[in-house]
Amino acid sequence: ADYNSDGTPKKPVFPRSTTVDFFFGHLFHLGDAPYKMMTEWARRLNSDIITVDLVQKQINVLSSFAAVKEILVEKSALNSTRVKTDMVEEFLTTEKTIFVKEYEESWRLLRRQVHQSVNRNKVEPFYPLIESQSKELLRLLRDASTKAKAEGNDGLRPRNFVDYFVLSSVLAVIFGKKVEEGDSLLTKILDELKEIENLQNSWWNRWSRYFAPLKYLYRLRNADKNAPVVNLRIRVARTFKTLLDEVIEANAQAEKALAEKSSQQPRHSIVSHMLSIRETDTEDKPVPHDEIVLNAMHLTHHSFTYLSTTLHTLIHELAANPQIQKRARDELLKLTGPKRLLSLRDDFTKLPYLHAVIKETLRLHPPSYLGIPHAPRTNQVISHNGSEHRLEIGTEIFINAHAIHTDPARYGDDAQEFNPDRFLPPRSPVNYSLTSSYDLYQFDVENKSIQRDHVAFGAGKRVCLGVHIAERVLVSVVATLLAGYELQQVERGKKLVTREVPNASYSWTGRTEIEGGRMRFVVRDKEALKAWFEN
Ligand code: HEM
Repeated sequence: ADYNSDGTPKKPVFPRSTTVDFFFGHLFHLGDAPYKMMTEWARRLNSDIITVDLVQKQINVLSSFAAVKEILVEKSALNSTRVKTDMVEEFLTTEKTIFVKEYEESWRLLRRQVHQSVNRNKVEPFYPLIESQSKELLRLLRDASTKAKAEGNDGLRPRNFVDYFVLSSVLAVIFGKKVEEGDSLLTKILDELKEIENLQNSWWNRWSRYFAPLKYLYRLRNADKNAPVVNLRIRVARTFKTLLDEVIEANAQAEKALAEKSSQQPRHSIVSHMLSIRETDTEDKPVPHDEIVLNAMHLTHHSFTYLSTTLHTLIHELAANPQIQKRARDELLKLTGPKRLLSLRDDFTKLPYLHAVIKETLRLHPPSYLGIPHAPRTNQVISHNGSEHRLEIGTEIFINAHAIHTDPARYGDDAQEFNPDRFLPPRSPVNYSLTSSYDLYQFDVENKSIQRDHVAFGAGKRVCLGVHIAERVLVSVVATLLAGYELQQVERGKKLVTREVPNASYSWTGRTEIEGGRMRFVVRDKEALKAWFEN
């Protein structure tokens, strides 16, 4: 590296794309799918750490497992903070949620409490709710298919059903709430989420990401109680406060019942666990109720958005690939027989092909290719692959899952294809875990003997805490759907299209989903289906 006279390394020392404008940097070269352009730049520059300039903002993009391992896993203590990026998010969360908090004690406290309630050993109490929601989806699809037929429509668009199923599952995990069909709460949360997305996609919000003075103007503009984002925060917080109150009430009743020696137990959930922390607990401190509300809100939005996008994509891939669908169903029926539905407790680890299909979906189509950015806590110079890179406070660090997941060196020449076999022997690495319940903090790049199959859940100290729940929800619903129905595209062979949501050209915080048109859900065994609904 070149050094300044005081001994500090000269900056910049990162490779930069040459397609750069004087004021805007690389902003206008990113296009509609920024992650793709970033992959192209990294390959063109032959560097797995690149820097992208966006007006006043600078981001560091990691494009290989090795770079992620070095910067976010080995140097996780240095690079696991977050910086304020999105003004709407900042207003909504008042910076108090686990997702946006800096790397400090109050974030660790929240992380510990969420982890305690959804870690690998704590997911079992959620099984009955997840399984009953999966069965509910079967019923909804049957009723909707019958209705569509009666109205002369061929097939359904699965989006609404997926949304309904995922949101109710997520509320079950976060609040222990069983949502009944037709409950207006679901529509309310979905509408509020849409409003948030629209605000995030607004001109003001997008430009304030790159041009700091706009942040101050944005704050000024929203100082008024009636400003759209403030108004929205009040309404959203009210919705979630009502849910919190229900948990408090249910817990009080359970406690009373316990005192009266009845067997009623409080329902296990993230919020219920947070409420159970007492001042006297040695390691933990109770989180104030208003912060629980904000965290539950952010958790609901995050897990709903990513999980429903993944499930939607997964269903379309299965319909578009009848051979893959048949193999997954054959494996399932061999295990359960034709008359029984999947039991997460007994069957979860016995379906390697189904797990491979889910992993392949998350590899080829992660719901968000750029995830949630990390940030450095100190200025550093990193020696990586023979060159030096400078990471600075105030910049952001992105994992580019697109570059990593389409790397032929790791995934083979068919990296662009949907092929679950890559995660099974003989192609899978030695010591590979058949389910993707990998150790979240482990990464062995050289031997590929990792339990790590993709980075859709992020990496390092900020890695997604919902991975175990997400896997179980996906396995349960897909196995239940496969047992009940044949999934068919109405236009057989229709190519799947990729959709960026929201379609904000200069934002990378949206999500990417796959669409394959209308679908038919053809009942496989009428008698079995009837029996499942009856008990
Ligand atoms: C398919 C479903 C999901 C995907 C793909 C996903 C993905 C992600 C990603 C990429 C991150 C950022 C990780 C990083 O900074 O490196 C994240 C963070 C997080 N996720 Fe998820 N997520 C999913 C579902 C869930 C669910 C169901 C929950 C909880 C019930 C959850 C809880 C969290 C939490 C708490 C964090 C923040 C961690 C922190 O900043 O400390 N996620 N998730």
